[in-house]
Amino acid sequence: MSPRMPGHPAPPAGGGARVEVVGLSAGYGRTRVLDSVRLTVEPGGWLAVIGPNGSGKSTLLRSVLGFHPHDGQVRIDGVPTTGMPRRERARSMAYAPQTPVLPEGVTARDYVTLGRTPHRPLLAAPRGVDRQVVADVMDRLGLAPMADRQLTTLSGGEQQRAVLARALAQQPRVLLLDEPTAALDLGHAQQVLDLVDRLRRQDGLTVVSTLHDLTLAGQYADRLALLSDGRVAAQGAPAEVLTAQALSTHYGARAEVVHGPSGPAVLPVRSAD
Ligand SMILES: Nc1ncnc2c1ncn2[C@@H]1O[C@H](COP(=O)(O)OP(=O)(O)OP(=O)(O)O)[C@@H](O)[C@H]1O
Repeated sequence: MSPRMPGHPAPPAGGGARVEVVGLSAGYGRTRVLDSVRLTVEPGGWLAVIGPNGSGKSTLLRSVLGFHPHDGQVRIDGVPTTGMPRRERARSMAYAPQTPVLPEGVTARDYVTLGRTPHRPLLAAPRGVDRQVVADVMDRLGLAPMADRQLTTLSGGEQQRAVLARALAQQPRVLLLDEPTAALDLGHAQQVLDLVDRLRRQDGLTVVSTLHDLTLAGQYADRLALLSDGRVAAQGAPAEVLTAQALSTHYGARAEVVHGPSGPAVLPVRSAD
């Protein structure tokens, strides 16, 4: 990956937006997965949604995006997303899914360029500005050397960075990331999270992510929301939410939480048996 990280590849047009989720309930068939979830993320804030497997984190992100049917309301800068034209929604919010469906027969660059679709006239070829944004984002994410490779030949971690690059090329006001570091080694995970952090600090990009790595969640997000049994069990600053008691109650985990200068770190504790 390129060590050159200052600046920003793709500032969101108009800065970040305030995201409000009010009374959001959703499920699958008759099974309710989310029950009256209420969350607010300020412009430039980073909310990490944490919680055990199956607690509804991905369903929450997909509902906020309007990809999953739900009750309740999602508002972007006070405007309900229901009825928002698809193109406008795509300029406001970009999404990097946990398990993306990657198209065959396209290069990594072509794939990232898809992120520019909401910004250019329908059916128009990429313009100079589109190519520039795509090149910058790919460079920042260390993807420039493989820009002409077929997307499906990239490694798992490279594909994950390509998915993030596509979302950043969209220049959203709100970035929704579902497990953005799942396939990444520690160095790349930090570089990806550092880049997102820089975008929110410099340009006010609003970030909502799920993160299984609670230490990374505690170090990068300024707020955590702990989902458990479809409800927000705790919400607040990382040091308030990440407690040994909460990890035991909601994850059934034995862990110590150590507080360092860059935030809380979670240390699993082996069973004495
Ligand atoms: N398409 C589906 N049909 C039926 N049930 C589903 C479907 N997708 C998800 N679920 C169920 O909804 C619940 C919440 O799933 P979701 O993927 O939102 O959880 P999650 O917190 O993101 O999980 P993980 O941490 O394992 O990724 C789980 O019990 C899951 O099995």
